[in-house]
Amino acid sequence: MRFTKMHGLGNDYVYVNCYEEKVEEPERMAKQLCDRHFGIGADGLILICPSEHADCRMEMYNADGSRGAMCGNGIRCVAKYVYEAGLVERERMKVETDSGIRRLVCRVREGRVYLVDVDMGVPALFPRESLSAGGSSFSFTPVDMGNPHAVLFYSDVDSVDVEQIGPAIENHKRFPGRTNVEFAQITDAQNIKLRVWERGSGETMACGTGACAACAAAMAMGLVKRKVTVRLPGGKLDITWSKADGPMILTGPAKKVFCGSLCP
Ligand SMILES: N[C@@H](CCC[C@H](N)C(=O)O)C(=O)O
Repeated sequence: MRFTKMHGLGNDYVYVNCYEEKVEEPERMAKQLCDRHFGIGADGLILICPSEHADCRMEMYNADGSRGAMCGNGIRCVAKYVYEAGLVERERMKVETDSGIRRLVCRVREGRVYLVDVDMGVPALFPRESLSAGGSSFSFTPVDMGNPHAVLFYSDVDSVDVEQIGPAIENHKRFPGRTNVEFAQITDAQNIKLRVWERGSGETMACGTGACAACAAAMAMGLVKRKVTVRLPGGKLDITWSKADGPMILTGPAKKVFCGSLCP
């Protein structure tokens, strides 16, 4: 089976072109391929498939084999892949996900996609809540970006024990389907510093839906303006949400690292 390793700000996935390849048992394959010592090493597995409703379809699995409905960094890489492989010949395209169809615009230089704008849809925000985990109490904003998020605010995210708090909230009984967890620091009215504990993958270098969720929560609380740069360990994403009932636009890079094939 041939694969391509790609990433958006270090949020890395193994991509398989399912126009040509067939992946049996993708949950098991995801666990095996994502292992950073015994496999290729990645945050998840993304299958690029034909679609009856859009230009192509993205099917994503986290590193633990669980299915994710949406991936903001992954979908930009899918757009880059299908454009550069000639599977979709337009810079404007629609990609089907488990949480609906997303519209994307590829920015191209010398035939290569270097930046992608994604219409992430309208964030669904819920009132702030509190929960107790590991003997501490945490306040968070639940946000649905097509996948679930719990956004927490801190004055200094570098000092947060993400490895301990992340899984405690991810697996808390408040979230029967588990959740992604955002640790956000408002730097100023146009900048957020963010770390993300991803459901099924652990702390990642970046999370597109997580960055959008953090912006939605911060914007709704009046902590930042409607156009924000989010700085994550792997780099920065630009996010614009012009009005509360309109779509959020995510802009960021997509990179190919290597192509390979699995040994028989
Ligand atoms: N890295 C992603 C989100 C991947 C899915 C997530 N872990 C989930 O289970 O919902 C992104 O860039 O949005």
